[in-house]
Amino acid sequence: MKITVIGGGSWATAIVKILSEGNVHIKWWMRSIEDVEHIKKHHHNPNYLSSVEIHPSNVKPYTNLKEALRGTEWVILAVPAAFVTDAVKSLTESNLEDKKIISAIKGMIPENNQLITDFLADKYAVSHQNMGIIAGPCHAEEVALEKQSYLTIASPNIKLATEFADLMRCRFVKTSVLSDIYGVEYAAVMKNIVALACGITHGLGGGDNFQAVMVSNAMQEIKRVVDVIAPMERDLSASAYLGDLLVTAYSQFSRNRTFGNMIGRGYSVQAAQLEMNMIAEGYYAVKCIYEMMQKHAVEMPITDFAYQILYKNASLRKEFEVLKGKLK
Ligand SMILES: NC(=O)C1=CN([C@@H]2O[C@H](COP(=O)(O)OP(=O)(O)OC[C@H]3O[C@@H](n4cnc5c(N)ncnc54)[C@H](OP(=O)(O)O)[C@@H]3O)[C@@H](O)[C@H]2O)C=CC1
Ligand SMILES: O=C(CO)COP(=O)(O)O
Repeated sequence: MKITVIGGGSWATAIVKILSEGNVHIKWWMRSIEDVEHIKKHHHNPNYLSSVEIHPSNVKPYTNLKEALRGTEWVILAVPAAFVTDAVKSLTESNLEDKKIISAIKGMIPENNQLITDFLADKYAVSHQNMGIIAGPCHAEEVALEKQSYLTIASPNIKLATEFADLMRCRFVKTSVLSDIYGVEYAAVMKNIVALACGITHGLGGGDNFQAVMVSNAMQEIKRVVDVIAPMERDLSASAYLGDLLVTAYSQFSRNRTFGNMIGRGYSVQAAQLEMNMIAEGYYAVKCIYEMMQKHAVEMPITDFAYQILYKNASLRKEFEVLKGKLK
């Protein structure tokens, strides 16, 4: 079994570690030739999760994406949404033909507010039946530590989801499947916005009492948004939805919460991005969801709060007061 992993960051590294537990051959694409050389020589990713050992017998790093895709059955996309178009720009439809494509990305393409699966369908004619997503509450850092984790593979094609769930199951990862690909993808985008907003309010002095109310209001906001853009019966208390919201809003490892916390403490967006050295998808997601939802009359106090602060340069204190007034 040959699998291509696209992306050299923390989540791609964690996915390579998980897959390496099984009997698979991984062709791992990243953009930096220096990083590829480092991995070949030292068997570790120099910049992300560098404690993880990369086994040369079943993982081969590449900088040529077409070569990395040659002869593989599965493709996993794991670069932040804002860089996906750039990462795959050398490809044509034929490079992805007959491949099963899994997005591990929890974000939307900022230029056109598009989900990754819709981008793949539009630009590369990939059928939704040949796609899935990796969801669930799971930080790359805990995968590196082999802490017990749970992933959900969502696809309208349950056979494909089940096959991929089998590949991702290992000593420290349990997997399950869902058919609700859109709901899970949008809920993952929304939970990043919420975690970022939780970080901002924490930075502004909000306590645990306030955050608990934020998170429960957030669940209702996520439901309102997802019900409008991807209506169907779903159990939002499943770990792919609620679990991911909780881990991102509360974990010390959350990039979105950390980024928001810096904003709440007075950092500019640019300073927070520089300090982080990792991508907080929620920053882009706030604008995507805010713009997308303009045509729908949906109450979104948490998204509005983050949008006003991040994109309208609004007063942190004033927006915090507005948010306090709106939460129940
Ligand atoms: N980290 C986590 O725990 C989890 C992350 N995710 C999702 O996974 C996705 C990837 O995030 P994550 O791995 O954390 O991100 P990181 O911030 O850890 O890494 C970002 C990666 O993107 C690369 N990159 C930047 N620009 C480009 C470009 N133009 N073309 C190709 N690659 C580029 C960087 O390369 P370079 O180093 O060369 O700059 C780096 O390898 C996100 O959607 C995230 O939400 C999902 C679940 C868990
Ligand atoms: O999706 C994640 C955990 O499930 C990662 O969230 P962060 O990007 O905020 O770290």
